[in-house]
Amino acid sequence: MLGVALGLCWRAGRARCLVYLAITLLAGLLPTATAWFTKFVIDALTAGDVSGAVRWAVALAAVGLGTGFLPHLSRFLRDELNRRLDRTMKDELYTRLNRLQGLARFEDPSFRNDLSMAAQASGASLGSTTAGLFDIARSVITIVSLMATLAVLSPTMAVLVAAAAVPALLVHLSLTRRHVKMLASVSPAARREIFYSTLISDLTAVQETRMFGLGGFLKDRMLGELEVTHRGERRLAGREFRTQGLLGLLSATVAGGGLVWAVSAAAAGDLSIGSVTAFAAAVAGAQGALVGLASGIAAAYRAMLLFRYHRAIVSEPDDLPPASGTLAPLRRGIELRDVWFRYGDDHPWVLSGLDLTLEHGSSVALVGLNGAGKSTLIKLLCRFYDPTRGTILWDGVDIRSVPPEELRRRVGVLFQDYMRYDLTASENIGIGDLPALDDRPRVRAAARLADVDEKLTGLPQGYDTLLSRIYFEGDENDPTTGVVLSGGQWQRVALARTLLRRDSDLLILDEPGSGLDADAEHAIHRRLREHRTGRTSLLVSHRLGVVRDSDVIVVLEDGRVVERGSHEELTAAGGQYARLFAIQAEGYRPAGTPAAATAP
Ligand SMILES: Nc1ncnc2c1ncn2[C@@H]1O[C@H](COP(=O)(O)OP(=O)(O)OP(=O)(O)O)[C@@H](O)[C@H]1O
Repeated sequence: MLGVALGLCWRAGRARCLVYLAITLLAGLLPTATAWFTKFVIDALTAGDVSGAVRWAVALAAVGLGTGFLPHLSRFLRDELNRRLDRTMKDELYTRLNRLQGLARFEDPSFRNDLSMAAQASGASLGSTTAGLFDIARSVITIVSLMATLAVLSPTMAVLVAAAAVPALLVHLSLTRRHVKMLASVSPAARREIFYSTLISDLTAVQETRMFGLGGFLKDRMLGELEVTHRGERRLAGREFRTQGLLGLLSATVAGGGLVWAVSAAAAGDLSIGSVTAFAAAVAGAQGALVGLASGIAAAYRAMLLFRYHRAIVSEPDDLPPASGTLAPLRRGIELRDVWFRYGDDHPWVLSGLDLTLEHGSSVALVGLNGAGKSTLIKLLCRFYDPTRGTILWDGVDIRSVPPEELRRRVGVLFQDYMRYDLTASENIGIGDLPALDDRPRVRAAARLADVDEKLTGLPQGYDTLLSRIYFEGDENDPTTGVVLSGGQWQRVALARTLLRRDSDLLILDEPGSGLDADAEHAIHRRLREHRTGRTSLLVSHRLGVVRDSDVIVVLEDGRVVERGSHEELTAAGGQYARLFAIQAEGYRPAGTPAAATAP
């Protein structure tokens, strides 16, 4: 683990690492040089050797220059190294996260906890490993040289100073381990605190939280979670105060006793005045260096404990097994064969033995009550999860045998809970197919299909208008810099993003018209009908009026297909679909009109 961390630092900046190490080692010798040169100056002065005293004073001044300058240079190099390390680690972390193609990991609370701990093991934190290790190296050099000085002057004192340092070191390590444990234990509370505080200020949430008067309630909950974190920190701080206070007293006692001994020895003529000065400097320097050593080891240890979370995330295997096959354009169709699925071993079955074929070129509509498993089925088709049992075949090829990216390249999907990106109108559509990001004619063609081109063209800066008033990329006082779209307009933008991939082999639309007014819904569905003709598509909608034109309508209930056929066949069969259709038609029928005369 330490080797991996050092390797990362090395990769982040080799030259800086080496210069930082050299300066650190040099700085380690300065306290000893100061102690000895001070002794030489005083001894020379006491002996009346003026030129010798001046020579040593010049040397002492040079050491002083180093002592004044090197720490700043060292800090400068350390901070730059930390920045580079931060970038290297974030690159590694987010590259790994991007490679996780399934959704299960992101839904796993323990993974999310590890992730929030890994975020704390950023460059600055891991930098403490290197900084800590360099500090250790510097402290060791200082300690060894000062201890040698002390041993020459008083071997007993050298042993006492070293003995007082051992408990300090052990205490630092134990406190550090507790600190990281505490961080891990309060991590869920810290995440919930962020959740509550976001609800108070997040634009999409404030409307509802204000309407329900949730401000005080959310703030109390947020402070409650903060208190959990504070309680953990307070407990640790109390322990730190007690143990470190005691250790401080112990080292002060050793230093004070030593000084009394040195002065008595000097009075008895056993030590020169210069030696007393050197002794005092050596004791103080050695104790300071030992404290530095202990905190350097503690910092490195803490960073290593946090770094473990970073390693855990970056070495986390995907929940989808790796595959390397390729997928040809769809020719025959997609078959779901005896598909069983549940979100976890302790969850109920959502799909239970589902058999369904989406014939190539046919438009299929999926209907069913809330919770029937329609969105889950879509997630399986996009391979966000693999079936617990059974297979999904693409022209006979099990989709588990191809990488998810390969499959997703061929599928266009509009999710029920689509994203609203704080980007420009053009980017909001263009990211549906990155190579087309700057292809304005293609972006506009998709917008026309989704019936939103006119709206976007009319925006203050046309397609370059930011669809957000949260971030500004220009004059923040200019009201035309960003706009807010309505729900239905957003839905059309999301639809345009999906339709940008005109050549997708499978088009999936999950409630594409839920936010549209009647006119818009009618117009869009007419266009979608044209667009879906001859293409393989799957439409999920609760509005049975828009699914009736599909080639095949499939009714899902209790995780399996219970009805299948055209609108006419299903209404004639008098089953679940006919019942739902009749209920909706009833809502549209003016009082006194016969049921057959209207449609939802
Ligand atoms: N990520 C998840 N983890 C655990 N259970 C889930 C998850 N997503 C959905 N479920 C459960 O799976 C079942 C089917 O949900 P799904 O969203 O597929 O239904 P749906 O048919 O799309 O419903 P609706 O018409 O309301 O959109 C529900 O009981 C739901 O609670």
